[in-house]
Amino acid sequence: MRELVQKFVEFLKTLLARPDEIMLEVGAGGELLVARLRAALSLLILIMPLVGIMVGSPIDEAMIGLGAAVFVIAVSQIWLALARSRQRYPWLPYATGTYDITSTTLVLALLSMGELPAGVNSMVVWGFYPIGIAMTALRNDGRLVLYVGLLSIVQYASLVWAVLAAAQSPENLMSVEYGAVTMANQIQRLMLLALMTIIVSTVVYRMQRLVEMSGTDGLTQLPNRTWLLHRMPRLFDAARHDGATVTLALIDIDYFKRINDEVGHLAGDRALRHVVAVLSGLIGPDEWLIRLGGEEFVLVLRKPIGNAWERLDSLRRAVAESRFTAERGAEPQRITFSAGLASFPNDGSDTSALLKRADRRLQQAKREGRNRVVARDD
Ligand SMILES: Nc1nc2c(ncn2[C@@H]2O[C@H](COP(=O)(O)OP(=O)(O)OP(=O)(O)O)[C@@H](O)[C@H]2O)c(=O)[nH]1
Repeated sequence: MRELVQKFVEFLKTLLARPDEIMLEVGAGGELLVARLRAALSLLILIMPLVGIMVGSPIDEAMIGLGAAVFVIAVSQIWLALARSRQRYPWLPYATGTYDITSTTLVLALLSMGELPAGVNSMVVWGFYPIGIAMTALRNDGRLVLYVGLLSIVQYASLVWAVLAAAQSPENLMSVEYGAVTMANQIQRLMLLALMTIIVSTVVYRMQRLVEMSGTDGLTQLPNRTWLLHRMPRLFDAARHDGATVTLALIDIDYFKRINDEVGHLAGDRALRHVVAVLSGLIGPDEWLIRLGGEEFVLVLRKPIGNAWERLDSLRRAVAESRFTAERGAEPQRITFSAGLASFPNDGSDTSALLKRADRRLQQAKREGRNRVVARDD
């Protein structure tokens, strides 16, 4: 039982936490997809009043329908333009989620003004609540799923309450076309919305765990190359916007093969974790340490290359001064690293160009005797 509660708390914590950058990146693509879908669907709404005019419906009724369709199309185009924009608006999924649910409630409220049961028994319009909740899965943000799910439950429960309160007699709650409004079927609908929210939350939770795993290195628990490649473009965008410099340091442990050969592969793994522990204990939250693979790491610094060199050199000294003990009773060993630095925008405008330049300087550091940091070409 305790285990179950713990799992549930962890589930909620993951859902309510700010999603990982990769999730947000993929989520922004999802927002665009939803915006395109919404824009296409709203064009379909235009057909209804046009068909109405053709089959001879009252012209004023058709005009109201036409006006509503034009409004819906205009709003959906605004959402589409915002989702397409290079700038990411964190509030956008919340605004569009609120729009999707509230417009469904408004249409249901309008229907119930004509005939009370139409508002709460219309299956087609009500279906846009679960569709709205399902679409939040594409945004990969657990907080959004819970918000939109709760919003639909609260709004629909309020509508049911208003319809029940407005009915002066039980006959008003009966309709030939829409059937009878009963407490039982309304509670079932609210439960369906809750169930949908739980299912979509679980899907997002599992996606979050998957992305977390795919962006994390299993040995050191550091972010990995995939994480770096997804994260850097946004950092470059921000740096370009602020006129700031980003320096990327390529770090390679010296003579690591020798360590492996002397103490074995498992102790080699522990040596890698030792270096990571020393570095992680010294770096700040805005300095990102990534394991690129093997005994290669990247440290991303939001600093000009000169300051980054000083920072790297002090980290180099700290690692060299720390001693690694392969196993109990063994002689403590000195581990050193070499590093090559490259900065954005001077040395390159994307991650691969910077890595290439940093690698050249790293090779230079190795040639010059290792245990050093190089920030300039020969
Ligand atoms: N234990 C362990 N070893 C690894 C891991 N990944 C790569 N290696 C080893 O790291 C060693 C890297 O060796 P090299 O690239 O030849 O370079 P080096 O011995 O570090 O020498 P320099 O880089 O020239 O200073 C290889 O022996 C790999 O097998 C790992 O995850 N664990």
